[in-house]
Amino acid sequence: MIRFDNVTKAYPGQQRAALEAVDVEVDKGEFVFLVGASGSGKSTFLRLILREASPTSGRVYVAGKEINRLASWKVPRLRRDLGTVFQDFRLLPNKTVFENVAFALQVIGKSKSEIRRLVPETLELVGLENKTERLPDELSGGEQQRVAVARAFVNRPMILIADEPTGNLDPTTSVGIMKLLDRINRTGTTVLMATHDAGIVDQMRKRVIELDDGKVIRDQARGVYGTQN
Ligand SMILES: Nc1ncnc2c1ncn2[C@@H]1O[C@H](COP(=O)(O)OP(=O)(O)OP(=O)(O)O)[C@@H](O)[C@H]1O
Repeated sequence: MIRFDNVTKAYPGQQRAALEAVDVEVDKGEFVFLVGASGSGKSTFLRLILREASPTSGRVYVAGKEINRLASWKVPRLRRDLGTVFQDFRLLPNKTVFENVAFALQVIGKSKSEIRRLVPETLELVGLENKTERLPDELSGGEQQRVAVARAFVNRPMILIADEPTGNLDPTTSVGIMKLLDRINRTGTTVLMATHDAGIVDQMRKRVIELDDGKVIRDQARGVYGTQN
């Protein structure tokens, strides 16, 4: 589903590469935590998958395609297969919960009838069926993140990418979000999550890939956050 083949990414003007000679393969349906100190390259890893950055050398494959060889007009199609969730929720402040989720479908040209079917179904999945008419600032942080998860998943992407999705949430709320990501993973969606949250990684016992200074230093099935953290 995702493959990094000897990938190095050096940002212009930076002495050290953000990622160096990374070889990683993630199969369909896996749940993977990406861990490592601040600046170790986690966000860069995720940005390469989204084609928000391109490798300096090496190849990145998503769903069987080498994504840096895709014509730019095909990039929106690629991104439809990738749902994204971020630490800071990134909801549209003037749209309701329903509209925020519906918007993700409108921009890819889904019909009104599909939107009317898919949005309530997905809001129910995340437990927000009673808050569909609220605005984001009328919701708790955990609820806002649930909206963001619903928006990322409403189109049933093959891969869900989450960059520190629990970074702004308290531990109890974080557990709720993780249950949701776990449920989404059980539908067959591949989940890749960058995190600093040791408690969650230790609790979930999923595959853990650890980066240090841009290099993969650990790739462990049913792993823990780390020994020295
Ligand atoms: N757009 C950019 N231009 C130049 N350097 C960058 C850019 N983005 C990241 N870097 C550098 O690349 C390295 C890896 O950064 P990255 O954001 O991937 O790390 P991270 O593990 O996600 O960190 P954090 O946990 O703090 O989010 C860092 O040294 C960072 O300063």
